[in-house]
This record gives sequence, C-alpha cells and structure tokens, in this order.
Amino acid sequence: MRSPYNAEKEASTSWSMFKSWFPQSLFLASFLSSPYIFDSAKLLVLGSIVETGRRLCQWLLERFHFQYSMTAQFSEGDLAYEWIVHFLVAKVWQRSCDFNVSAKSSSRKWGVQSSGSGQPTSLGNVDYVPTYQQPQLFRWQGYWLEVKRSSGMPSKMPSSPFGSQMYYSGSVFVTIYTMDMSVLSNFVEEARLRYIEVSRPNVIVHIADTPHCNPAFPWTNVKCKLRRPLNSIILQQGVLESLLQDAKEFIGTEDWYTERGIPHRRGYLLHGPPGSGKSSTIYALAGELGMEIYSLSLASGFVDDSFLQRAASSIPKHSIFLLEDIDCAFPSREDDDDNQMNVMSGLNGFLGPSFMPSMRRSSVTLSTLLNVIDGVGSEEGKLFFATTNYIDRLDPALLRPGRIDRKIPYSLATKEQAAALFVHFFPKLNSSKDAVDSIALAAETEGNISYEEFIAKLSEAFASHVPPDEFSTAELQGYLLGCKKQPEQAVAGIAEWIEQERQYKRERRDREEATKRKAKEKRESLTRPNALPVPPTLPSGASSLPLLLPTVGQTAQNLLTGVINDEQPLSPSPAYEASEGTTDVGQCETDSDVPKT
Ligand SMILES: Nc1ncnc2c1ncn2[C@@H]1O[C@H](COP(=O)(O)OP(=O)(O)OP(=O)(O)O)[C@@H](O)[C@H]1O
Repeated sequence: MRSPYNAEKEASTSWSMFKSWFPQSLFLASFLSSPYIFDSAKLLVLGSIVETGRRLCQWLLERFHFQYSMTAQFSEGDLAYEWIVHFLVAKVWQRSCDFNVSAKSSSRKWGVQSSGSGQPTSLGNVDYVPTYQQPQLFRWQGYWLEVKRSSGMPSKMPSSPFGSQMYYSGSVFVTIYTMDMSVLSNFVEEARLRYIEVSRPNVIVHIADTPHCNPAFPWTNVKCKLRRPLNSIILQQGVLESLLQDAKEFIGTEDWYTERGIPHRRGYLLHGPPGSGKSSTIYALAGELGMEIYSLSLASGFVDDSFLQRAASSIPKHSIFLLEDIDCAFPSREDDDDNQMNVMSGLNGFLGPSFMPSMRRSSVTLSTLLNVIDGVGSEEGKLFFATTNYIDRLDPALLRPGRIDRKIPYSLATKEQAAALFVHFFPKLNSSKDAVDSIALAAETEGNISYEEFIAKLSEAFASHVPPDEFSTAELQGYLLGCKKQPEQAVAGIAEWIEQERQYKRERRDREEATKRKAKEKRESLTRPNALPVPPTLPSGASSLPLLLPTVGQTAQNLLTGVINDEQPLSPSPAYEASEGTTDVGQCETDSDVPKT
C-alpha cells in the first residue's frame, strides 16, 4: 500500500523530470517538424519500397527462370560445342562488333562472311572470327533463346613431365524459355545437321600435338582437309572397295554386335613402306564415310600412357581413331642400341629419358596400348586405324583379331600403279588448254587417235621404264609434279630420273652404313674392359647446354663404366692410365672420335 509520504515524493520527482526534459522535447519537436527531415524520411521510405520492389522483381524473375526456362552448357573441346558455335556464328553472332582477324590456314575457324549469305566461312586469305562476349537474345522457331559466352578461365593442368601448365577452356550457355526438353534437343539437332552439312566437303582431322592442353580434351588442333576422292588413291585392284565395304558394314551393324555381346569396334592395320598411300587411304575413307579423324602419332615425344588414355577416352562415337607409327611402342634392336649408345655417352643418363627421348621410341607401354585399342574407358562404335612401316616389330598380342581385324599390306609402286598414276595426272578436263591442244596435235600426228588413247599409250611407255617395287607412289608423284603439263616430257625424262634417284639412294645408304659402323666401333670401345671414359656427344638440339654437362656426363659415364667392368675404378687414376691402360689408350688414339685424356 502506497503511503501519502511516498506519493508526494513521486510527484515531486516527476515534476522535476518534466522540468528538465521540457526544453529538450521542444527542441526535438521543432527539429522533427523541419521540412528537411521530413523530406529525408519520405525519401527513406520511398527508397525502401523501391528496393523491396526491385528485390521482389528479381526474385520473381529468378523464379520465372527457374520454372519456365532451361539452360544448356556447351564446353569447349566437346564436339557439341563446335555445332553450337557454328550455328551461332551463322545465325546470331553475324552482327558482332568484335572480331578476331587471323590469316587463313588449314586450322578450322568459324568465320563470318561480309556478304551476309549466312554461311560461316573464310574470306580470301583472312578469317574473321566473332568474339562475342555480351549476352544476346534471339528467337528460334517461336521460342526466345538467350546466349552467353564465358571466356576461358585459366585452370591448372595436372602435373605432367613438363611441369604443371595452365590451359583455357570456354563455354557457351544457351537458355531457352520453355520447359519442353524436346525444344532443346531439336535446337541441338539442327545445329548438328548444319555442322555436318558445312563440313561435308572437308575431312576434319583432330590432332593431339601438344602436351600443354586441356586435360579433359587433348585434341586441341583441328585441321580442315579438302575431301579426297577415293578414286585418287591408286592401289591394287579391289583393295579400296573391300575396305570401304567392310567399314560400311561395321557401321551399320551396331545392334548385331550388341545382341551377341561382341564389342562394337573394328581395327585395321595399314602396313608398308613410306609414301605408299596409307594415310591418304584413311583420309579418303573418312571423307567417304563422313567421319572425323582423331589422329595421334606415337612417335611424338610427349605421348605417354596417361596422355594416350585421356586422348582415346575423349573421342566421340562414330569417329576414326588413327594411331600413326604404332611400331614406336615396340622399338627395334637398332633403336635399343641407339638408346644404349646415348646412355653410354652419359648424357641420356644425366638428363633422363623424358628430356632426351630416342628418335623413335615411344614412352607408351604395351599394356596401355592394348587397353586403349580394346576400348577400355571409352565409347565403342569407332573405327580404329593404325599405320606402320615395320609390321615385324609389332607384338603378336596387338595383331590378334578383335584388336586388329584386318591387315592391309601396301607396297612400292607396281607397273600397273605407275601407269594408273600417270593417267590420273593427265585427265582431259583438268589439263590446261595449251597442254590439251599440244597433246591433241601430237595425238593427231600419231595417227588420229583420241586424247584418252594417246595418254593410255604414253602411260604404258612411262610404266615400262619404272622398275616394279623400287619406287614409292609418293616418289613417282613427286617426279610427275615436275612435268604436270607435259606428259610426253614425263615419259622422255623418266629413265634419267630413275638413274639419278638410284645414285642418290646409293650414296645415302653408304653414308648410313658408315655412321652405323662408326657407332658400333664406339660402342665396342666403350664396353671393352679398361676403356677410357668418353665425353658425352651432344645432340644437335642441345648444343647450348651449360658447360657443366660434360663434367656431369663424364661422371655418369664413369659410373656406368664402373658398372660394366666391376674391377675398374670409377674414375681412372693416373697410375691406372700408365700401367694397365696402355693398350687401350693406344686403341683410343686411333679412334678420331675418342679423345685421349
Ligand atoms: N597409292 C597411292 N595413290 C595415290 N597417291 C599416293 C599413293 N601413295 C602415296 N601417294 C601420294 O604420296 C603422298 C604421301 O602419301 P601417304 O602420306 O598416304 O603415304 P604413307 O604410306 O602414309 O607414308 P608414311 O608411312 O610415311 O606416313 C600423298 O601426297 C599421296 O597423294
């Protein structure tokens, strides 16, 4: 219960508080009623409403995007990326303001035409490639589509023998304002068909020729080769036809393979001397079948197991996988000897095999190669082609059916091939007018025979001079290119050319034999007990290596010599030189390549 005394005390406290607060409240009231504050407050409220509205719109737009659109990403390196970029260049990016201008080369680029015909192509000697970075909205078959392009972000490649490298890969994002998946698939299908149509006159060759590339897609180099007609390949009767028939049958029988549980792949080995038409056959076949080639040479120094596996697993279905120089995975006795020679001279041992690979040896192992050919970790439905100049070097495991289903031998030119090549070189339609006239005149003087009969006669004369199985078709082609408008001159000069070539080949053979002999002598002098160390022989590319190399190479050499001959000290002492090494020193002196130390 409140006492009268307390009530009085409370009242006096409130009065004194009011007295102290009253002037301040007056000030606050006058401050709040000032127009400046009022307007600010209004602005604040208005701003809050606008910001809330903006966020609401954004949220609604996002919900709309989420509910009523879908976005497809196309990543560089994938074939679908090529389809879409080609489509966009033709349909959407024609009005680009930014171009990458580069000199025309065989590397494929999607450029635009100024005439506006819509076909992406190259102009004269220059390619104009749009580098569109801004998002763009366009209509396709009644739907709104938005395209954005992300420039390649640098990413780090997994560590490789060449150190960790950066690579760039971009993407294209296509947003379609519909939830109907079939619209997206129709759009991609249209882009694909356009791409096939544009690529038809060419054979597309993807080459993995650099170790510094996107690890997900090592096929960085894309070349466009003009399609070669099959009849321009001159082989033994029926070889090409049966090859084409076999490949077509394989492509059309995927279900048959699946039903029987047989992996759907087919392997061909084309073997024979250089310049006999192995690669040309594959390119012509690819053009005929409308397939793209993914070509890798095992002779490339950087191709190792992991690179080969990545490359093989990223090849799309319905393509040709071409492994050139497959024998490089199986070095010959001479290669091994050469390698041993490098090691003996200390340099290879010091620098390591990855720095100085042998001329032909690949670092791919047989087991990986077999796995790759078996299609482990990759799509089926591909044609596998391998080429080699040395079939004898190949492991039987590689040649078994299922890996290599057909072996096609190639040989140096026969007389029939020489005659066919001659006829192919002088067709009536492609000859220049002057040449045709002069030939026609000659034909008339010959007794009024037709152009074709005249050329056939000349071809027989030409072939009669060409010794069978001595020159490759490429060599004969090289000769004919020198007189491509004068068939009679070609016949007149062939005998002399053959003599010159024989002489040149003889000289080259002699030089090679002399080099081999020298190398053998060197090897023998090194493996001989008590041999003196030899300074390393620098390869031509390593001429600027630091001066320190000979010392280190010599140390490696000493170690190796020590391994070969246990009794020998690691570095020969003067005493050893004077007493035991007398005979060998004498021998070394006669060898001009082995300096006396
Ligand atoms: N049988 C052939 N028919 C037509 N042209 C040929 C033939 N053989 C070789 N050539 C011509 O010779 C050149 C080289 O041919 P290609 O590269 O196909 O030979 P290759 O056997 O693959 O040689 P390598 O083993 O050195 O790779 C090409 O320009 C090609 O036109």
